[in-house]
Amino acid sequence: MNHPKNVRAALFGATGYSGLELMQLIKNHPFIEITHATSRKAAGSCLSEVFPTLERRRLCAPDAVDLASIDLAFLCLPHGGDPGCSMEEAARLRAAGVAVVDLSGDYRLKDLNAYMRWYGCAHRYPELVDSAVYGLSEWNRAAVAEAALVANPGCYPTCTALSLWPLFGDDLMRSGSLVINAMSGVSGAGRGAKVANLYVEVNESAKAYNPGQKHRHLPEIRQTLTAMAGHSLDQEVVFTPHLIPVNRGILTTTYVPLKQGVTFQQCHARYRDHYDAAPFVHVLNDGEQVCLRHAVGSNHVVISLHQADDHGLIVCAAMDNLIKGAAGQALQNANIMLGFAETEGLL
Ligand SMILES: NC(=O)C1=CN([C@@H]2O[C@H](COP(=O)(O)OP(=O)(O)OC[C@H]3O[C@@H](n4cnc5c(N)ncnc54)[C@H](OP(=O)(O)O)[C@@H]3O)[C@@H](O)[C@H]2O)C=CC1
Ligand SMILES: CC(=O)N[C@@H](CCC(=O)OP(=O)(O)O)C(=O)O
Repeated sequence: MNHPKNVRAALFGATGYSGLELMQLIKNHPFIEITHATSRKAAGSCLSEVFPTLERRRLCAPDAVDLASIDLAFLCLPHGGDPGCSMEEAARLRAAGVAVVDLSGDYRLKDLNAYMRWYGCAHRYPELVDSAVYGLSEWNRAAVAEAALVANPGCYPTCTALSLWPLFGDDLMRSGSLVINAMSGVSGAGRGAKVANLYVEVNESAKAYNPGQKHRHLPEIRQTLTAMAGHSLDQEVVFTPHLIPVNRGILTTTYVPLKQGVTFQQCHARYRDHYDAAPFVHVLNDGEQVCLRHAVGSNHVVISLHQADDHGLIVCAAMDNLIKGAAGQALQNANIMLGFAETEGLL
């Protein structure tokens, strides 16, 4: 999709964490203008009434967006089949010919039975799911450039998949378990606070949740790693997210079983080569350890590698869940769809 350099875009869900982040990023974008920003609850109010330091832009109801006047829509909405959620809104927008970047999980899983199992409802638009392009920008750039509907990846799957992708090229892994432990800041759960995400519950504490095989990002991680491998996975995936008392940021630590004779230096060189030209993925030097602070506030993923034992590697990766894990990658994908520099508005 190639456009003249003034793109009119609507942002659905402007009062949520990822919507707010995207509004801020696009303010610095030279060629994309947000002409409509939606909220159901705050329609008619100004954004500055919801977030006092923001502009006095008026929010509108989702059905008040003039679809004929926009080229692109960002959906920063909840997933699921309820009216106003991403599944329906994406279908309505595509029927009107509007290109869509959906930040929810509604168009990520190609297996509709898996969608039903993990998201708790039947998908009503199988043909749209079929045509949706999974927007892990670095990995799927060519397909994103041709897409009319991009399914922006989940935050944990983005960090996990980018931190493991280089290992698939050279057949470095042996069969066994990929053990992924992840930590997330509380903004990952969105603005609709559940009791478990209240300050008093989270502060000065940390906990694992949905451990092992129970988180809905597991099928998405498996789907992406399988596609990266080009065949069914030789490894089991064990995924345990943890909630930690920070506002934002994701840190994943993955144990990778290596084939006999594969050395740490070989893996490190492989990662360095693989991400040499990637503007948003960085591989630290041997001996350096990544931390959240390296990536939070940016669209970057920062990776450090560590020898686990004679048979395994530990891959650590840090990222901002609201930027590379949501709004930043959405803008990166929009740039690719529109033929702009991938980094526009993101550096
Ligand atoms: N937070 C994160 O780190 C990440 C989030 N995502 C995904 O991005 C999407 C948005 O997440 P996030 O910004 O955290 O969510 P929030 O809960 O912070 O915001 C959701 C937004 O959607 C609107 N909304 C809520 N419920 C409905 C509904 N039933 N119908 C229509 N609009 C609704 C809300 O405003 P109003 O109710 O006024 O309309 C609000 O603007 C979700 O699908 C999430 O899973 C993806 C990766 C990371
Ligand atoms: C800390 C926290 O609660 N994180 C969320 C991350 C979900 C997310 O934002 O991803 P989707 O886009 O796939 O919904 C969770 O574990 O459900």
